[in-house]
Amino acid sequence: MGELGQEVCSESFLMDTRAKLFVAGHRGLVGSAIVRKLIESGFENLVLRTHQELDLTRQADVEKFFSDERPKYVIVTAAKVGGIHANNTYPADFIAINLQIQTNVIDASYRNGVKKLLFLGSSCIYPKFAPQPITEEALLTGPLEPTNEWYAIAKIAGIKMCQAYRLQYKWDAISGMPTNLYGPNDNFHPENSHVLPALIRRFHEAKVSGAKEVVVWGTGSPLREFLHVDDLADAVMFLMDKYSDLPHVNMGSGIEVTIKNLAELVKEVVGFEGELKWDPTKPDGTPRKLMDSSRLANMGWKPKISLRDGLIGTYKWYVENYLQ
Ligand SMILES: NC(=O)C1=CN([C@@H]2O[C@H](COP(=O)(O)OP(=O)(O)OC[C@H]3O[C@@H](n4cnc5c(N)ncnc54)[C@H](OP(=O)(O)O)[C@@H]3O)[C@@H](O)[C@H]2O)C=CC1
Ligand SMILES: C[C@H]1O[C@H](OP(=O)(O)OP(=O)(O)OC[C@H]2O[C@@H](n3cnc4c(=O)[nH]c(N)nc43)[C@H](O)[C@@H]2O)[C@@H](O)[C@@H](O)C1=O
Repeated sequence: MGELGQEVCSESFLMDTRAKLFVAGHRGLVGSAIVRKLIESGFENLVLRTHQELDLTRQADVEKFFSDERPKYVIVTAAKVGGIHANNTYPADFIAINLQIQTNVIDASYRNGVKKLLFLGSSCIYPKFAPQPITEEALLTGPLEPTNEWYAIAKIAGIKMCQAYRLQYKWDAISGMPTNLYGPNDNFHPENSHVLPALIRRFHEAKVSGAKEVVVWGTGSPLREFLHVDDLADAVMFLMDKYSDLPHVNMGSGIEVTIKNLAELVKEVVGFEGELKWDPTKPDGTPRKLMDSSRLANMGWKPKISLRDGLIGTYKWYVENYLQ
């Protein structure tokens, strides 16, 4: 038994490289990193469908896909995702699409003999003023951050659905809660993306156009924890292999920075030489969101990529791939 009393998996996931595995959302930031890691680890039977090929909000289509393909493992990264502005502007999409995707995929996986499923939530599931660093036990202990409560409610429902299916059906569904992520294949939309890709794009465009200043949202005081998506993918493989228990698991780097320091770092990495200007009419969101990831650390996993190195690599990826 593990530290939390979890069942030790009878068969190693990492050795089961011929098993059929479905990564839902494989073209996104997280899904694409997981696919890279799976291929690197020798997995040779991946089942992948683009959004166009299979809309996961359509229950009948999802049912048919699972009964035709019958994957052994499922990793759920498909979701309606965005930064603070997108979450605040499209609350209906964030709650409805996420509830639909996760409900369809989790239920169809159980009904079609999937052996193990991993669902990804987000650090925004925790109360806005949760004690820091935030442990898994802080869930449902206080009001949520208003800019993302719709998305958070859907994610909390996903965790609870995995737990309910484990309790009622003895089915191996687990949940990981990543902190703010970044890396190759991120969303670089000027308004709807997260802060790190948004700033890479804004500083790059300002450098190229010779602009004198770049506007950054909010006050610069909020603290955020960042994890490179390749580290996250590594942690997903680790949990698939080692973890089978009821509680969700925080997945963070333990390193936090203020948005002001992040903006200065992006400015330096991109090589923009003008000024920073703050726009306090834009929301700051949660003041601080540092997760306590000691549950994952105590199982033996730790991140490898520093924020500076990860940022340098992501900027290179943006220039060489996104802009081409
Ligand atoms: N990015 C981050 O900072 C964080 C992400 N997470 C979680 O990680 C997971 C992945 O996020 P991330 O990779 O950033 O998100 P992305 O937006 O990069 O990727 C999501 C993927 O899901 C697909 N998708 C969306 N809707 C549907 C649908 N109806 N049917 C089929 N596919 C669909 C998208 O396809 P298409 O683009 O074609 O619509 C896309 O490929 C999510 O659960 C998210 O909550 C958690 C914490 C932080
Ligand atoms: C992962 C997480 O992502 C979202 O929460 P968030 O952590 O607030 O994410 P964010 O990256 O969008 O912003 C972080 C901070 O950065 C500031 N900021 C400055 N300038 C820009 C900017 O240009 N764009 C953005 N997006 N933010 C900016 C911004 O004002 C805020 O203070 C959730 O909705 C939720 O979906 C979720 O789970």
